[in-house]
Amino acid sequence: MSEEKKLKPAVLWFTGLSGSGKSTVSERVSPVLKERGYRVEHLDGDAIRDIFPKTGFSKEDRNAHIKRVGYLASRLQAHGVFVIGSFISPYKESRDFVRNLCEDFVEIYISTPLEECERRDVKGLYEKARDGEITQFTGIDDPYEAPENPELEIDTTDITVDEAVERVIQYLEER
Ligand SMILES: Nc1ncnc2c1ncn2[C@@H]1O[C@H](COP(=O)(O)OS(=O)(=O)O)[C@@H](OP(=O)(O)O)[C@H]1O
Ligand SMILES: Nc1ncnc2c1ncn2[C@@H]1O[C@H](COP(=O)(O)OP(=O)(O)O)[C@@H](O)[C@H]1O
Repeated sequence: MSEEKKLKPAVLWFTGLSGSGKSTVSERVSPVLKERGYRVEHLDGDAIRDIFPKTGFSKEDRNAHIKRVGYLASRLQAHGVFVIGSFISPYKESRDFVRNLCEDFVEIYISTPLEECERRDVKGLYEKARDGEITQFTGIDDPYEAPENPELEIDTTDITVDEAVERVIQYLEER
């Protein structure tokens, strides 16, 4: 059996639309890294918003939220932790702010198109957004600024979760 390559702990920042696959893929990357002996912390948008429920979805609120969690990610990474962040993080401004804070930032753009995310409608939120029951919903009546030069881009429309995870690990091994 070939020896496993040593990886450099980084901040793996998953960005993309709701339902694109950020949580599903990142939840599966985490145990792979743990099994290899790395310390891993997974910060997820939904989970953090449950703890700080007053965070809204205006541009200001989203940018402030991303800068706060990004700062936390950078501090953890500085102590040798592999940090996985899964946030829609729709604005370039706050993603770049986090990139600049982090010693080693890997932007992973989960580029699954809106049509597929809406077809999945995992939480029924797209339907609510289309009906006007919720507003400021990313992709419907709120913007998503796609990354221009992500370290990695994965469209999960026609691949399995295992394949998506493999692409992340392969990138970390080859970079
Ligand atoms: N208006 C609106 N727009 C987008 N998303 C909404 C909205 N309202 C609630 N939700 C739910 O909140 C989750 C996104 O939280 P994030 O912290 O990742 O968002 S952001 O980075 O601040 O844009 C998102 O989770 P994911 O579906 O996992 O992406 C939704 O479940
Ligand atoms: N290759 C894939 N990678 C990730 N998710 C996938 C894939 N194929 C299908 N899916 C499905 O798409 C949905 C993605 O939802 P989720 O991970 O919650 O997205 P997000 O965190 O971006 O909102 C899940 O229901 C998942 O099972």
